[in-house]
Amino acid sequence: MTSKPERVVLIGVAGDSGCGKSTFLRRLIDLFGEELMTVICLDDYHSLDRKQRKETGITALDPRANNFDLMYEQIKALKNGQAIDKPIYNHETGMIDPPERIEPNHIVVVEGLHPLYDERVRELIDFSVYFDISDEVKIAWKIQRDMAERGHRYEDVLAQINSRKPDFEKFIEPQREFADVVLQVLPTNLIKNDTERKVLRVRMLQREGKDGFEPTYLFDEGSTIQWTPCGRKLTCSYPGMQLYYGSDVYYGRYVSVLEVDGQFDNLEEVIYIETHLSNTSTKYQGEMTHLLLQHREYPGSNNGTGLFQVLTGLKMRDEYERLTAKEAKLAVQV
Ligand SMILES: Nc1ncnc2c1ncn2[C@@H]1O[C@H](COP(=O)(O)OP(=O)(O)OP(=O)(O)O)[C@@H](O)[C@H]1O
Ligand SMILES: O=C(CO)[C@H](O)[C@H](O)COP(=O)(O)O
Repeated sequence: MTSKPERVVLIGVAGDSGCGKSTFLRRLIDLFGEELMTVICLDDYHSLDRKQRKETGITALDPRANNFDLMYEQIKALKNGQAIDKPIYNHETGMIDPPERIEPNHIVVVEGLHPLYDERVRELIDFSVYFDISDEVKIAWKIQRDMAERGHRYEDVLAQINSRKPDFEKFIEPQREFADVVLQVLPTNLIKNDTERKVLRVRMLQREGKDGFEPTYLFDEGSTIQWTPCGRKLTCSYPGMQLYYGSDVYYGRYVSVLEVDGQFDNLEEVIYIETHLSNTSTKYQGEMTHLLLQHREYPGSNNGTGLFQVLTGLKMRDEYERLTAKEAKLAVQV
């Protein structure tokens, strides 16, 4: 860490395992730099180790397997600029290791299964995102990773997903109600009965009315727009690309919705889309495209997942700058 933070900004990144949280965190590091940002993985607050969970039949998704009191106390302490001794959950052994000292940092990211579950923790978070990956896509991603990289069998991956489902629906999914941004990843509408899940429909739901958060819009704020950008300025091969912008009601609150269905053939051409978006929180025209191009190897860089992850990161940077500027102004006044 470089300097003692005047104001710790707390970012929440929520979602199931294998939903793209780590990829998103790498994109956040591009924006904030490693020095300014500390990531707390909430798996470290598992109160039951792997053996205890197996014996009791309680999954890691179940709140009973997690110590929310300690999570709250420690996150509150970090936000107040105090160091903590955070427990460590060891994914290799399945056991809880001796704690490690964590110093407060300018940006503290709390990521994992439950950042928005406990009301006390939720209240501390300044900006949050929930990764809402549809079952079809989740299965395709998990199978691709766990079979290719971890040597698991197809049936085992599927069985694992299905066994988590009841607790996922009970304890993880409901958190999306509280997120400032929800990134939904769905099968494409452009191919009938698509089973490959390579082409995706990605929606970014942005909460309306949050202090300081100005949702990004396409063409004309508040309107409803369906746009096919393929043509002279955007190369699209089959099955093409569709963009949508409009508003909706989500868990009883207004949200602005941006949607990209399809994939980019040529990532440099994303600049064409970027020039038609407003309130992107970029510092210069083309920054979004530049950030995407910087890591074209990250999964999803050629579709809406990458684009909206970058946009969400930019919104978090904006919130960080807004909150720290406010703090600096208050410090000058006293
Ligand atoms: N946008 C994407 N497009 C295609 N595949 C993706 C995308 N995001 C993630 N994946 C796939 O899912 C896997 C998991 O992604 P990632 O490690 O970012 O998720 P995670 O939520 O951090 O998972 P975990 O909690 O299990 O570590 C990746 O290795 C990749 O195979
Ligand atoms: O959903 C998870 C969060 O990453 C893990 O399944 C949970 O943390 C338990 O880990 P492990 O399977 O290594 O015991």
